[in-house]
Amino acid sequence: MTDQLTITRPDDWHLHLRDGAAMASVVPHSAAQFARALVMPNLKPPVTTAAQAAAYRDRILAAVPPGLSFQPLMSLYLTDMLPPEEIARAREAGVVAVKLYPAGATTNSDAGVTDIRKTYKTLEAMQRAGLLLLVHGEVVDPAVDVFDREAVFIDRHLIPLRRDFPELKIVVEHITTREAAQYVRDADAHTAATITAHHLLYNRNAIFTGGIRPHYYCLPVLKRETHRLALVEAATSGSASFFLGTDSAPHPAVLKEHALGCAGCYTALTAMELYAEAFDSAGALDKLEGFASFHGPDFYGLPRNTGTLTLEKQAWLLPESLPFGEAQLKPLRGGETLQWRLAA
Ligand SMILES: NC(=O)N[C@@H](CC(=O)O)C(=O)O
Ligand SMILES: [Zn+2]
Ligand SMILES: [Zn+2]
Repeated sequence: MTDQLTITRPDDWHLHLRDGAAMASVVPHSAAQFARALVMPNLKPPVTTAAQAAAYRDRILAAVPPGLSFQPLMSLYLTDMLPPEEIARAREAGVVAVKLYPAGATTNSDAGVTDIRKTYKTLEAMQRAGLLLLVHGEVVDPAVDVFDREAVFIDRHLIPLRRDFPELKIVVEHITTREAAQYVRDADAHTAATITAHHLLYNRNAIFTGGIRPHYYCLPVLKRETHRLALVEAATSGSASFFLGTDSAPHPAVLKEHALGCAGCYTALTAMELYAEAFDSAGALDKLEGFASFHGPDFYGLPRNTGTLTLEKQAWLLPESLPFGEAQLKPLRGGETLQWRLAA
């Protein structure tokens, strides 16, 4: 039995850090786990200019504890009105990607895209400049069942987008279905997907076990077991099209334990422990390094990290609650035992 695993230092290709005091509470967690993270732009108001992205990066860097190296990679928030000229400025400022949220699909997506055709000039500029398009792939059509929104997005929007921009690199973020895993597996080398730890570990029963459990509620929502198994197969397949993105999405506990609870699971504190558990359960610990440390930078055209991270198989109790600015944050699995732990 493997009880220790050393891999090249990993990166998180999908992370929410928020801002202000809340951000300062969570940045150290990611910096302890990952060398780099692709930071999502869904602040209030969203990060829509190169200058805002650069200023946000500086605020994140100021929250990195001394002695840790952590590089935030920045993204812009796509709106119907993001001017194509901003793409060149974004590239100059070191922004690597632009995020497409269908308006109304998820947390802080009100300013998102109402009709993808309105963004075509900007997508053309991105294709020319080599910026990646990151997609929250769910339709917002209220007639579509919440569990089908990802699969329908692929047919209605992703397939046409892929056809119209063959050279644009697209990451389908936080995939949750067999349909998405198959689509990405069969797509060409310009298409990839991130997979979260919670979608590898849980199916939708987790939201309803013994009562409603808001800390398991995220978007896209957890799906049935067949989909979880398809995601595990994709993540552990060794395919370079799948890589690590936690979608760690902190919200104050009071706003999740609420009549209108926020979507998002907080996993950054124990991200690699959770992924190790998922890969271990699948008997695929040997595939974790490619997924966590190689496929992401290779797809983004960035160098792989140097340095290593070591995980040990050792049971420990995760605290139930953490400080989050002035509020409290309940990490996924808080108050429960984890099987893996980062080596000191
Ligand atoms: N995943 C989530 O449930 N929530 C994310 C937004 C997102 O990634 O869709 C958030 O910002 O809270
Ligand atoms: Zn999303
Ligand atoms: Zn997200």
